Amino acid sequence: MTTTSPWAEHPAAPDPDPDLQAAVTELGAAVRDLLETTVTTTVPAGEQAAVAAGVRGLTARLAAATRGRHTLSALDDLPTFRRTYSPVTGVGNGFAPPVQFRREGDTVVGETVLGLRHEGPPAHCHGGVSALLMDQLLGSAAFLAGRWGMTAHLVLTYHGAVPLQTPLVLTARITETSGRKTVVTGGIALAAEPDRELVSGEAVFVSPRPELLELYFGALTTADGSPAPGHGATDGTAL
Ligand SMILES: CCCCC/C=C\C/C=C\C/C=C\C/C=C\CCCC(=O)SCCNC(=O)CCNC(=O)[C@H](O)C(C)(C)COP(=O)(O)OP(=O)(O)OC[C@H]1O[C@@H](n2cnc3c(N)ncnc32)[C@H](O)[C@@H]1OP(=O)(O)O
Repeated sequence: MTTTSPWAEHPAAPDPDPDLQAAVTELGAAVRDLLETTVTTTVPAGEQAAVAAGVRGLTARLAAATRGRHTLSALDDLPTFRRTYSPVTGVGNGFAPPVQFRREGDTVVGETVLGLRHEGPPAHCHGGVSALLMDQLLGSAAFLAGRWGMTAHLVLTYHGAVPLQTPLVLTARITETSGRKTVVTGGIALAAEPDRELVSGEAVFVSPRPELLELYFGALTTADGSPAPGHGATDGTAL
């Protein structure tokens, strides 16, 4: 597997400001608890209305300074896959479980527990949330193997309903690489029964040709306004 990198020409990003990292992680955790509790609370209407007013006040404080969609957060670093606000892995995103993926040999593994904010059928995970997890899982397997791409194709089979509030294990491995294309398979299972996949799937990740990279990410900057690393990517590989 090649080690050519779209990001090889760029110096490693400095370590994130530890105070900012800690505060964002704590805010993400607090909002995660808030989101989960908003969908489970049974307090009376008046109390919910009062809390809503308080939350709007807090939102106004955060809105005093925000970034646009073409600016990475100060905590993010594309070459090292640090994505603070990912809806799957982001510690700063209250919707995210969050799940962290790691390499174990030729497999990528993550564990998580989903909440009622991820509910589809009562007491079970929404099928679209399973797809979200699978996309990130399979994409992470490609990335952690030194290949980067956007999801071109994703096929899932739902063998069994995924229960909420129950430890889950997610695993994936690469089955094929060619040119800019990476094929990955994987699944979601109960941690207690890791060999019985409740969801299985396969995805094709394609590293976009230069014209598409420019179209999608040409305006992207780091938090300090510098062009984001990766603009020279041409060959579909990373790291
Ligand atoms: C500053 C720049 C860097 C910015 C980087 C940004 C972030 C990076 C950080 C982390 C990301 C890493 C991992 C993330 C993990 C998971 C997150 C989930 C990922 C997503 O959430 S992502 C959003 C959803 N995703 C899209 O929004 C894509 C829309 N789509 C397109 O933008 C194009 O469609 C594209 C780019 C996919 C391909 O376009 P293209 O023109 O570059 O490719 P082209 O046609 O030349 O094909 C080349 C070879 O791929 C084969 N191929 C193509 N399509 C195929 C298909 N569908 N099935 C099977 N094979 C396919 C061909 O057959 C040929 O194969 P062969 O060479 O063998 O002939």
